[in-house]
Amino acid sequence: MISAGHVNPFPAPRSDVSAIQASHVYKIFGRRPESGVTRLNEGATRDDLRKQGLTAAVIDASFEVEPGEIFVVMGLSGSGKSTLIRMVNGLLPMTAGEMIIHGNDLGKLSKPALRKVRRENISMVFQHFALLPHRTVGENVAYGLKIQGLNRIDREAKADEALKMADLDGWGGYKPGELSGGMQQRVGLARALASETDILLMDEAFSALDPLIRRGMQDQLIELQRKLDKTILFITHDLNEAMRLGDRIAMMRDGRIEQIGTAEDILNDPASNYVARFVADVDRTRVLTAGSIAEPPYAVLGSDQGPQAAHKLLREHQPSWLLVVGRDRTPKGFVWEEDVARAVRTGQRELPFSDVHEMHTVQEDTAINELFELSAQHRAPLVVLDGHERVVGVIPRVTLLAAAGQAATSDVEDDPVLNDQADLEGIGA
Ligand SMILES: Nc1ncnc2c1ncn2[C@@H]1O[C@H](COP(=O)(O)OP(=O)(O)OP(=O)(O)O)[C@@H](O)[C@H]1O
Repeated sequence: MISAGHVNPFPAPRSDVSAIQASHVYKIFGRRPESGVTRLNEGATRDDLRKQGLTAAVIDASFEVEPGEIFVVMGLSGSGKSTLIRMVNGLLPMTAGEMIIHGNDLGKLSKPALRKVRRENISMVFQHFALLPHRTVGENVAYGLKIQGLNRIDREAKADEALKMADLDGWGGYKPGELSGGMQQRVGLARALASETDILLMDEAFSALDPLIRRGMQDQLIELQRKLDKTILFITHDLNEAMRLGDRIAMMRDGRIEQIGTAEDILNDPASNYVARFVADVDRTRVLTAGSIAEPPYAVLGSDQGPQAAHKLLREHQPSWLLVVGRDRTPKGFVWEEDVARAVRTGQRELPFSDVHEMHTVQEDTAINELFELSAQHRAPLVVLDGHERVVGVIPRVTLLAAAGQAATSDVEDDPVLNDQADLEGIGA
C-alpha cells in the first residue's frame, strides 16, 4: 500500500533571517514610562497603570516576520496596532524591547543610520492615502525617489513602472483628486512599490474603501506579493481581511498579542476565549481552503498493483473506497466498492467493480465554499491536488460540512448525499 504523504499547505518560511524581529517590545505613554514596564512585570494590570496616568499601548510584544510573508496585525481600536507599526518603522521609540529590521537593532542605531534603514528597507501605505493634492499622480509616486537622490529620468521610469504594477497605467498626469478612492489608494501603493524597499507596512490601508473595491485591492495585493515577494506587515481591525491576506495573523488585545498563527490555527485552535469569541462569526467557508481540510487518503492503492492487492486492502481495512495513485502520487483513478470487492482499476487495465465512480479533483487553494456544489454533484469524496497534480488528500463531504461549522447531526441525517452509509463509513464517521 502506498501511503500518500500529507503536503503541508502552509510551508515553513523560507529563510532563517527574519525581515522583522520584535522581542519583548513595550510602549508606555506618560511620565516615567519605564516605571510602567517594571510595574507590569511585577503583575500590575493596564488599568492599574492608567490610574497612575500611564497608557500601556503595547505590552511585551514578540513576533518575527519572515521575508516574503504577509503578516497581519489584527485588533480592535485601541489595541495598540498603530503604536506597534510605528515602532517597526522607527517613528516611535520603544519604552523597552528590541526591534530588529534585517539585523539592524533600531533602538541602538544613530539617527542617520535609522533614517537609512527606514529609507532603504521600509515603505508605508496609509489609510488616508497621504497624497500631495497639488502634485500629479506621477509626481506623488516619484516623490520618495527624489529624497533617495535619483535623477529625474530614473524617477520617472520607476514611477511609470510602479503605476503599471498598481494597474494605473496612463494616470500619471492626473491630480489625485481626479481619481476615485480605490485608485488613490493604488497610487499610495504604487508610491510604496516605486521606492523598491523590501518591507511594506500597511496601516489600515484598505479600511476607507468600499467593500467591493476593498476586496479587489486585497486580491491585487496578494497577486503583487506573489510577483514581487515583498515582506508585508498589514494592520487591520477587520478579521475577514486579516484571514484573507495573512500568511500569519497576530491577534492583539489591550496592547498584548494574544495569539499568532495561520487563519486555520486561529479558527481551529483559538488560544483564548477572547480569540474564540472573536472568530465565532467568521465565514469559515471563505477562509479555509481545500488543502487545509483535506485528510490523507484512507486507502490508497498503487496503479501498478493488481486486483489481489486491492482485495487484501479491502479485506484488511474494509474501506468503502480506494484511491489509486501512480508512483509520483498523481491520481490515476477513483474506485468505489459498496460490499464485496470484485475488481479494481489499475493503470491501463480496467476491471469491473460493482460501482466505479469517476474521481473528482480540486486544487488545494480552492476555498471550501466553492466545494459544496462539487461535492453534492459528485457524491464522492473530492481528491485534493497540489500545484504539481499530486494528491494532497481527500475531502469526504462530512468533513466539508464540519469545517464549515454546519455538520449538526440533523444536517447529516437529513442530507441525502451524506446518508449514504458507504460514504459515512469511508471517512470513518
Ligand atoms: N501619543 C500617544 N499618547 C498617549 N496615548 C497614546 C498615544 N498614541 C496612542 N495612545 C494610546 O495607546 C493605545 C493604543 O493606541 P493605538 O492607536 O496604537 O491603537 P490601534 O489599535 O491602532 O487603534 P486604532 O485602530 O483606533 O488606531 C490607546 O489607548 C491610545 O489612546
